Amino acid sequence: MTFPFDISATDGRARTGVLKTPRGDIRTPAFMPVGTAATVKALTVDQVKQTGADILLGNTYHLMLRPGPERMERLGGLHKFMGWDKPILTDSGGFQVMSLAGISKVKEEAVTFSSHIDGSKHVLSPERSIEIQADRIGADISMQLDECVAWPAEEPRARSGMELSARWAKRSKDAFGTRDTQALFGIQQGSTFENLRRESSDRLQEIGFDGYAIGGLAVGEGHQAMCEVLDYAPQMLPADRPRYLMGVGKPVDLVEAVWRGVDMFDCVLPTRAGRHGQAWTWDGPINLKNARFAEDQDPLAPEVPCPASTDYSRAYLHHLIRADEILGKILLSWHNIAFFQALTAAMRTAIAEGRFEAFRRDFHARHVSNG
Ligand SMILES: Nc1nc2c(CCNCC3CCCC3)c3[nH]c(NCCc4ccccc4)nc3cc2c(=O)[nH]1
Repeated sequence: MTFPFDISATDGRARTGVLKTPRGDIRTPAFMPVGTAATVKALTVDQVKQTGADILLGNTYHLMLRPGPERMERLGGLHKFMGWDKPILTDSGGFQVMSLAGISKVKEEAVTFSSHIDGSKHVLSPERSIEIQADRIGADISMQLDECVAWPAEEPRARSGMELSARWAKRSKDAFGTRDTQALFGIQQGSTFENLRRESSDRLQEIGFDGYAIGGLAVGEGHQAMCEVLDYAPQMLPADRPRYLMGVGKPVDLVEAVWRGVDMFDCVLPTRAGRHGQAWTWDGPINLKNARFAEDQDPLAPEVPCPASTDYSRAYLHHLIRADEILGKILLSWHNIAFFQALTAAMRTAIAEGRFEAFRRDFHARHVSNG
């Protein structure tokens, strides 16, 4: 289903709008917290809701291994299983296979791999991935199966990955068919080669998708090289459909990508780095393990409307992280997700008011120079 995407304002290449789905509206620019194993680690769905998140990510790779696709369906699907009734987007699993599974093989027909949990053998074809995402997990937005080529890549290798992904895009679309309450996004590949990104974009548009992701980035190329690709890649994709930059990123990555026309983001950083003491604030990242916070009675981030950001002292958070207390992981994960939501909300407002350039400049001055 092509969910309505109403862009309410633009400012330069930046856009703000609403992607309307049967399970709820997604305000863009949007940050999507990652719920890998049917949970946003250390948080309840109520805490996630309180941060303002409109949509979560699920993980086909993890869920197909445990609890398994057929059991997930028998349990009523992921929304019911985890008690999240808003939209869920699932990745297709191929990227996670390459980064997490045991022995894996990529062939034209499918990706085969052994589970990192118990070594069992599994097959992920474009068709099987769609079946798991849309029919077993019940994702509102599914992603095509693709091949994300490692960076740096020579052009021939980048081309072969892009062409395989384009063939899998067609198979994914054919397997998905037409559905009136679910959507399918294609994924642009092509590494750092503008001509390959153009070909990928053209092939995806010939097939036609409800939204378009920019894949193959945040794979080690660094912020500068990623921005150089984003100087042209988002604009190759249809302006009237959502553009989703996969796996990104740090706050400064989000600001620079929104400035270049990206609408949706996902990243494990807020929760993963939070569990290790890292917190993002408007004045830049800090790590609560640092001794300088041992007697700092100030709250973490008074401007962020989240109990974790306003109701506890940095000294207490320092203590919890140093003691490896579960509550420390909970509070910092909660704050970081809330900060990313506050950041995207501030960007939506700045774009709507035509002052995104000023927002971007102030953000760099206050957040980046300190970070
Ligand atoms: N299908 C597909 N997925 C990609 C992903 C996974 C996005 N998150 C999925 C969620 C669903 C389940 C888990 C995640 C990516 N993640 C990154 N970088 C993450 C970099 C990073 C790594 C660790 C910490 C922070 C950042 N680049 C990505 C490229 C692709 C891609 O081309 N194709």
